[in-house]
Amino acid sequence: MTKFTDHLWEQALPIYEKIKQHPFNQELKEGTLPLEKFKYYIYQDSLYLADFARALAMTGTKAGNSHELLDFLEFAQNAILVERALHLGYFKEYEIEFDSGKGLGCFAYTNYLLATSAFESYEVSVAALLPCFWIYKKVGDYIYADQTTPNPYQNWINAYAGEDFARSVQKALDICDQLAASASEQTRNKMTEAYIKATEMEYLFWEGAYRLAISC
Ligand SMILES: Cc1ncc(CN)c(N)n1
Repeated sequence: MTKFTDHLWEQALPIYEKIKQHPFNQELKEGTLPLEKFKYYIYQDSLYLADFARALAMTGTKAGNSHELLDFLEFAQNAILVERALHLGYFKEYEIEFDSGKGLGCFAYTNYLLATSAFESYEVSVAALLPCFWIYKKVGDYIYADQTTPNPYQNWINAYAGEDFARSVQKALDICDQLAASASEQTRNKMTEAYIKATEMEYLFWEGAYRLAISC
């Protein structure tokens, strides 16, 4: 039987293809991404992860059982302890010292996730958060499989193509499928909309980093 997440994947596939082909990810794969762009991305991502963790924890409070509450609290903890540890290594190694605050791509995405987790149902919040897991896993695997080595961005690639991250992604997918199985058609439509919107925001985040900020 086709899973709900298969349907989500199909719906947002054209955006994923654009994400894969985006010069940020192509150059990261080749190891030719200018360091300044990677540094700016890492700075923006550190701001993103702080709010992503809040959105995860807030979504967890809506879970219908304590297993899923714990899953979301663990996701939030990983965003802060594991993903930000990766960032802190880069902050030190590359002496990242931006203080410009969130660019528009990061601002729009974090505000979308925070607003959704605050005001939407558990089902819709989970669908909105799913691309943060799944798209990164797919991009990580894609780059890992075809990367130029040695690659200066190897730690980043290994983190998102790694098994620990894969386990979290699978958990998030399973929760989303379970919720969709007992949701109304109207809720499933809202879940699809949220998943597509968040995938678009993933694209914009890379675009903003590559352009060193989208501004007016
Ligand atoms: C923008 C963004 N989206 C997703 C991830 C992976 N949690 C991330 N680090 N940054």
